[in-house]
Amino acid sequence: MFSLNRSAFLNNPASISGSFPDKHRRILPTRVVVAGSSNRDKSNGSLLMATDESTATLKEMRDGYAEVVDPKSGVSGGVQDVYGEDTATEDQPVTPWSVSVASGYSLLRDPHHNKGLAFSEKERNSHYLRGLLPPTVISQELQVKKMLHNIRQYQVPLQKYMAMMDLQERNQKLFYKLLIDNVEELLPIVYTPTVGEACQKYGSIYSRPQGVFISLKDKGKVLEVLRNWPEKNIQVIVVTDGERILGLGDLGCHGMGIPVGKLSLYTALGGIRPSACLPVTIDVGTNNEKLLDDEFYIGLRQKRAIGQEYAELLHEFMTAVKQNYGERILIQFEDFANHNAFDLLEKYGTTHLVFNDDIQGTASVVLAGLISAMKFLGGSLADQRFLFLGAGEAGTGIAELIALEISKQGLIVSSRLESLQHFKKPWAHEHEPVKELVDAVNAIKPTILIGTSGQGRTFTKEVVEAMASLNEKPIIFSLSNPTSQSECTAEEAYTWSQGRAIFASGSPFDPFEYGDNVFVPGQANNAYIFPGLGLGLIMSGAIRVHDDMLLAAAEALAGQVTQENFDKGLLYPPFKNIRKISAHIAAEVAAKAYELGLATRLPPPKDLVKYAESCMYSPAYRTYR
Ligand SMILES: NC(=O)C1=CN([C@@H]2O[C@H](COP(=O)(O)OP(=O)(O)OC[C@H]3O[C@@H](n4cnc5c(N)ncnc54)[C@H](OP(=O)(O)O)[C@@H]3O)[C@@H](O)[C@H]2O)C=CC1
Ligand SMILES: CC(=O)C(=O)O
Ligand SMILES: [Mg+2]
Repeated sequence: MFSLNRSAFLNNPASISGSFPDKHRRILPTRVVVAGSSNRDKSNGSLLMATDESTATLKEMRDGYAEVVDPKSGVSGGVQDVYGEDTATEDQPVTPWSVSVASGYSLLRDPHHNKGLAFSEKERNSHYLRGLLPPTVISQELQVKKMLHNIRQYQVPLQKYMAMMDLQERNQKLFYKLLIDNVEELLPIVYTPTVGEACQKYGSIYSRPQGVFISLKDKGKVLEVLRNWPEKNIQVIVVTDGERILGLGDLGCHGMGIPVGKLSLYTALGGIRPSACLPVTIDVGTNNEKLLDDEFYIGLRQKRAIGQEYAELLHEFMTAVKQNYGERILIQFEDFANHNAFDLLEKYGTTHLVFNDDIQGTASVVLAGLISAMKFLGGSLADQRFLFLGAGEAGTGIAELIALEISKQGLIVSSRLESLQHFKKPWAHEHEPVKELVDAVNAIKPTILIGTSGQGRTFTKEVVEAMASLNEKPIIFSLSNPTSQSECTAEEAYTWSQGRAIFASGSPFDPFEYGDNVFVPGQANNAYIFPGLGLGLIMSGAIRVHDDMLLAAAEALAGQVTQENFDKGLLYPPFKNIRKISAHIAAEVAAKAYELGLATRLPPPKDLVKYAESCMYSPAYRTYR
């Protein structure tokens, strides 16, 4: 296998246009066309490559495979393997390109191409692997079985997490195959709740860079920092500043576990290529005294920068991202504290392709659950009464999207109006102040109770019983993460409502047996939405995120819920079908982008679901000839 040495290109892009030597004809396109300076930033080394037939254009040449792109529309036709027999040899530098061959020991150390014991006899011969591997050749399926067996041996979830991270850094395809094939078992490991503990201990378990850290020390050099990341063709960035990590508070630089986890899901659940995903943590300090005193803390040891200093670093980052990766780079804001989250979204929502997962992704997933609840229970959203515990990003984001759907108002007491943060004000209501949640439930008589407070066990027995006395089928969402912060457990919801609650939670709970029934609690987590939303945005070349896309994503998700799911107590389809679900979400989001004139990849593909599926990354090994 090979990678193109881009130094010549970087030095003098205009000079590079010519043919590869004959011996590479089978493995490389014959004509190299440097992307026009008008539509590509030369400095990141991006290039277009035309195939022999000139019917399609190979772009984003990287480590042995390339994306096939229709030259007229710019629409991607998926990733194509460009390995060939000739790559098996140690090539000499070729002018103007040089081809370096990853083989032998370095091939086994390269997580993108390593196949471990799955290298065939032929590959072992041609890639200098003889003696570096024991004689047995096994299939990827057997490797998955073995890894799963090993992971199941660990009793402690954090150990399972570390084993997964280790695998990701050793053999990327095996990591994704394992995760995709066993998503229900492993999601709680690479994602909530275990990722929360991993962030709390990130300094201790940190071994290798999984993303880019941008700290106050990098002010003025953010673009350079981004260029240090080895992958150039980034399509999605998940960025945090670590100030509100799940419901665990300010974890500073240790928040990196969150973008890493979210992007693993972009690939496993939404099919975005791993090399197109970039986790970023912006380190402006932390106000977490415990971390500042922790000898294993890996971030800046200072209080958080605020005001202009904060805004300037963020602005430099946002500008550099667009400069480096172009107009259509998707940026997902994740786990920022609410005093920055809403402002950042407002500031960059009109200039960048951005969304805030906690505000918008969560809103979309909850709306989907409510739409499916209405579908199976009867009634309309407009007839419901909603009570939220927690009027922050998730709570007000959900309220806003529901309101968009039904044009209804929220439930904050307006006597506090003066002192309220701006994002809470639209939801202020005329009402006597109430101290206890149970009193609010009895006074407001909600049909739907939504917990987004980040405070564990706040839906007490009294609260759930009050909901159950008011409603035949009380709908209760305990959205706060991780499990320790969930407003109530599945067991509590079902027991205290005598098996009548329709319950969903942000972090997973096991099925619960109550009386003659086994209830399977749904997981109301934005992980259902952002991978499909992101795929839809990317495949349509969207330039902005629009609220209608979030509504479309919610409808698409709700459309995947069956009567059979609901009969088990589920408001969401099982995660095991998530790639199919994501394809449907992506298709609806892309359709909306085309409808709104926000899509740039034209003309639109005829069958958007099929197209979404065809764009998805496959974790199956390639044959290296
Ligand atoms: N399931 C999912 O997909 C998602 C779950 N979440 C989870 O939701 C939780 C909240 O996240 P987010 O909204 O972003 O965080 P925010 O900090 O923006 O919001 C939390 C809100 O809860 C309020 N609050 C805290 N304690 C109480 C209490 N005892 N009674 C009433 N209100 C209270 C806070 O009030 P004040 O403003 O006064 O501090 C704040 O407004 C987290 O645990 C997070 O993990 C978030 C996103 C997605
Ligand atoms: C799920 C998620 O985004 C959160 O808890 O913050
Ligand atoms: Mg989040």
